[in-house]
Amino acid sequence: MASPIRITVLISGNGSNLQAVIDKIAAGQLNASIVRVISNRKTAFGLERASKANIPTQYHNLVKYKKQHPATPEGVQLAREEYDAELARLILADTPELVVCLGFMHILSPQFLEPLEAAKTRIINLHPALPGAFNGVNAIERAHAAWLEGQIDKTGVMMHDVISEVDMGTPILVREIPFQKGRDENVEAFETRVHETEWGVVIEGVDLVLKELQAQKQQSSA
Ligand SMILES: Nc1nc2c(c(=O)[nH]1)N[C@@H](CN(C=O)c1ccc(C(=O)N[C@@H](CCC(=O)O)C(=O)O)cc1)CN2
Ligand SMILES: NCC(=O)N[C@@H]1O[C@H](COP(=O)([O-])[O-])[C@@H](O)[C@H]1O
Repeated sequence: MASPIRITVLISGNGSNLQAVIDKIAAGQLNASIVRVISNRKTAFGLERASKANIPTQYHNLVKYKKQHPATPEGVQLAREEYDAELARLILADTPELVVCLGFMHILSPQFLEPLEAAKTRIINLHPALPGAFNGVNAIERAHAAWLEGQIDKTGVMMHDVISEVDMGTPILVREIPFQKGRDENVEAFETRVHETEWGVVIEGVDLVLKELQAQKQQSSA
């Protein structure tokens, strides 16, 4: 088997999708190695999940950068740019081949995207919506509300490449989720169905990218 692809995972919360990836790697069903899990939130349970799996973790704190600048739009922008530049340095120091955003609730600026592109490090993201629909945060709740209004009869989840325009990168894997008849599925029950779908999509999507990266490595070494 080819050497495992080195992955850095970015999170902000529970880490159930991270756990799905950890478990598949441990079962020998994903040819990858998670070199570090980084969160922008100190209390993210995903950090505990990583530690339990003996994966190095890091909390990267935006507040520290905001405190070094005035609380003005310009100051916040500068803080975010410095934060993103340091995040890129932190990640590239581990020489990952792939960065996977799994509930990472921070919009990445060119100060992050450009250094990774220069290093040819791919960035992908899991998003609980169909391409072009419900970009951004709270996508599950927004889709459920749109369904209750009769505006949609399906939603979905996808893995996509990360570009500057949020959630508009090329889809890698898309899985549709139909709403149930009768409009009586509450948002909690629906959200559970979405997460269960995500746990499969994240594995299939990451595996597709791993195979692409392995093929590229073989071509470049041929
Ligand atoms: N430049 C990009 N950055 C990120 C992408 C992307 O496609 N391009 N994907 C996201 C993940 N994401 C949706 O899938 C997402 C995460 C967070 C936000 C957002 O509005 N964040 C706010 C803070 C919100 C909060 O703290 O609750 C912010 O950054 O100011 C939108 C979309 C990862 N980044
Ligand atoms: N816009 C990004 C976004 O909404 N991501 C979503 O955050 C959740 C993370 O769950 P987890 O922490 O249990 O993996 C997932 O539902 C993921 O799709």
